[in-house]
Amino acid sequence: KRNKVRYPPGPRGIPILGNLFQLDTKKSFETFAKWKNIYGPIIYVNVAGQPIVVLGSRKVAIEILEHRASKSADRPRLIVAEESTGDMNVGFMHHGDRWRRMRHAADYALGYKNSSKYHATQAAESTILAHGLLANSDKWVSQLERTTSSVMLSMVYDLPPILSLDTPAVVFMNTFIECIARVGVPGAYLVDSLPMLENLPRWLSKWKRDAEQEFKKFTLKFEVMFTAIKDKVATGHEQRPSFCVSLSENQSRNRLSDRECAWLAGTLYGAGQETCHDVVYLRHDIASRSPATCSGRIGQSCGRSRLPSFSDAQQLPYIRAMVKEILRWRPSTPAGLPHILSEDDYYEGYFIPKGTIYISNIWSINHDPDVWGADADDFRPERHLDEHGNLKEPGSEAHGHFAFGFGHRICAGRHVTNNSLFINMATLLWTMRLEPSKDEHGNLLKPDANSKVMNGFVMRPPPFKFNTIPRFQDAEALIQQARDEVMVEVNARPVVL
Ligand code: HEM
Repeated sequence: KRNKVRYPPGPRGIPILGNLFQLDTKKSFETFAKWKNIYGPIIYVNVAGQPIVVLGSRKVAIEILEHRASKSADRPRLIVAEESTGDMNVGFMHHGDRWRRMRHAADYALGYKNSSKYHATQAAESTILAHGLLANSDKWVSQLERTTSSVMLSMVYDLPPILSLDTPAVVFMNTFIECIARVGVPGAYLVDSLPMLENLPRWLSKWKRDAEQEFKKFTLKFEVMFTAIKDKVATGHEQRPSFCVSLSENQSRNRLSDRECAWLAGTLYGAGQETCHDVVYLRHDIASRSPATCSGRIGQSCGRSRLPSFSDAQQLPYIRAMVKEILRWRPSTPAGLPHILSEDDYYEGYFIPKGTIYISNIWSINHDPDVWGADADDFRPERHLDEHGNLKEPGSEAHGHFAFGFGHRICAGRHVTNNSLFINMATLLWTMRLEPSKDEHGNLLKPDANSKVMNGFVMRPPPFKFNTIPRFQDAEALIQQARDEVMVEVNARPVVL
């Protein structure tokens, strides 16, 4: 008895299957948040023999995923996902040499300094978005989908803004995202739960034949897309900044093959497209509830004769605080991405066996009243500002939330995400007021801030209706003019894919 291993506390399970039936697979973060109130910030769960430890406070997540990153930075193996991507999806792959080389290349191209290279692309997209929403707020869902796809294609492949979701490049990339969403769900395939099935011959394993086909299809297209840019860089053709240009210029230094570069670019599109998309949904939810505060401040900074730009960022701490608060209040991946422990460990006297899956419950961490106070569940951008209205910003890495995850696997796109959200939000709020629609009795149809819809591991708010109203008399004409200027450039650059 004295030598009995002490695991972290957690709910009692049933023999063999453990806590399998107590987990809500769709909104696991809510179940984990409830359990945190009972068992504390570190919880042990057993799902049919697979140990899982849920990290529910900033302290434990940082101590385990950051201070002990060398042993907690691996990802659980998903066999079908591995086969479908040739083990080249940087977000899923083993924490080994290939991950290091790919991650280094991504960090360089998307780092704090280089993220400013995409400002022009992001500003052009925000103009098209604001113009579209002002003209037709009914179609906001598809407009936001178009924007997020377009900005990712421009950043990764230097494509001009995409005007329709039917553009072949978007349709193709979306098939990739669908594939990842299908194969990336733990337990979706029997072979992921029973790895011995991996050894069955190919003719008996449909999943294997399908995965091979997916891999071939995506590799072919990703390689064409990457080498088109690489060839231009090699022949000295003038290139606007893009992720693929950075990969081409630094390819030998990063020790990446053409195929690895091609897959890194493709998977980056996938990683960014889905998550960013969800935050822009939320932005409207919020903007519709606090328009006066935000728009007034933008008006003071930019006046009425020009659209906001990135150079206004220092004068717009409130908008930057809104970006932080959106990501804190409604993190788009509320249960993070799983890490796996690569050797036995002890934490505060608890034994954590090798092979344990770590889940950082970003939802609980971002809503922790011990950190954010009793109003942690409220949307309040002011919490990120000091008494002079300046952003509390101890360093570029301090986000004021944990929506981007932890340690070595922290989101590679965090800086470009912050920039995109800033310019989109500033441009929309400068141009228009967003107001909830009314029902047939004239009552306001306010969005339900507490309703959450899950799409795989990504959270989305349910769609809602709103109206857009120009914020001042000339706003409509000015955004039209700005959009026309962007379109001149768009029309001059053919979509080559
Ligand atoms: C609102 C937007 C976004 C959110 C909330 C978000 C959140 C996250 C989270 C929670 C992780 C997992 C971190 C961990 O394992 O602890 C992650 C990983 C990742 N994100 Fe993002 N992300 C966003 C946008 C983007 C964008 C725009 C890009 C690309 C430009 C991107 C690229 C990646 C990549 C490549 C990884 C995998 C990193 C690795 O495993 O080494 N993300 N993201």
